[in-house]
Amino acid sequence: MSGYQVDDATVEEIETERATYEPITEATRRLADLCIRSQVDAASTARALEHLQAAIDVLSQDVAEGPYGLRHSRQGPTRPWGNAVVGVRNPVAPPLKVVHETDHVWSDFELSSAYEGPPSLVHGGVSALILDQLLGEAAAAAGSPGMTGTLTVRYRRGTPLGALRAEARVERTEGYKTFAVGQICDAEGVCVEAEGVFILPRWARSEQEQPERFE
Ligand SMILES: CCCCC/C=C\C/C=C\C/C=C\C/C=C\CCCC(=O)SCCNC(=O)CCNC(=O)[C@H](O)C(C)(C)COP(=O)(O)OP(=O)(O)OC[C@H]1O[C@@H](n2cnc3c(N)ncnc32)[C@H](O)[C@@H]1OP(=O)(O)O
Repeated sequence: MSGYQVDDATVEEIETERATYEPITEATRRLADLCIRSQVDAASTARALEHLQAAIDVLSQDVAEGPYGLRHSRQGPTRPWGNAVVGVRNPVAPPLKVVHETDHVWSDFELSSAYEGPPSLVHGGVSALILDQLLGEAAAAAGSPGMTGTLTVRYRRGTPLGALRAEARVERTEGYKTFAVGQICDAEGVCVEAEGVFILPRWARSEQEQPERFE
């Protein structure tokens, strides 16, 4: 399947790519928040727009075809850098840095005003997005990666914007199906819970011997 690439990028090349693009990603995230909260006048937004157009013109000079995909290096870390939750080159991603422990994965992260649903609260779709990723990473980290077949989300109380923690773990595996559970918490406790079934698709079953490729 296209989108999964194996390459020989060295650790140094990967770090160079990160150092080249991560700063514009972070600046663009900041920009999203400012689009929502800035109170400058029309002349100032017009001036800002001119600068943005200049930046767009520079970045447009050389653009890859299609999305980033999942790039796995034989020599360095895997780069899911366009990913909507963890992509270090994706300003739409919060992004989360996910820590893989022996029996679970977790992430401490901050959600800005760009993720608002109900006033001051996280949009429910964003919570589902984050839990989909965390549960999927728990499945992959346990050696049984898969596509989300079914994700069930229970919103127990409003999730405030700001500092949050997400956690997930595998509950059990049945053949090609992995059942994972997880939650998002604020300082007061659990806000959202999820359970999901992650299924190794038919097209990938011959790859099952090398699950590390997908972690
Ligand atoms: C080796 C790599 C494989 C690819 C792994 C993919 C991603 C992993 C990559 C990196 C891992 C790192 C981190 C992961 C991070 C985030 C995860 C985010 C994941 C997503 O954001 S992903 C996007 C949303 N996701 C889709 O876009 C799926 C579209 N869909 C399909 O691609 C197929 O529909 C599929 C594959 C779901 C099943 O198709 P299939 O043909 O392979 O399955 P098959 O018929 O053989 O069924 C086998 C058994 O699963 C049961 N079953 C079938 N469908 C079910 C369902 N929906 N719910 C519950 N159970 C279901 C059957 O009932 C049977 O159960 P039983 O064996 O007990 O009878």
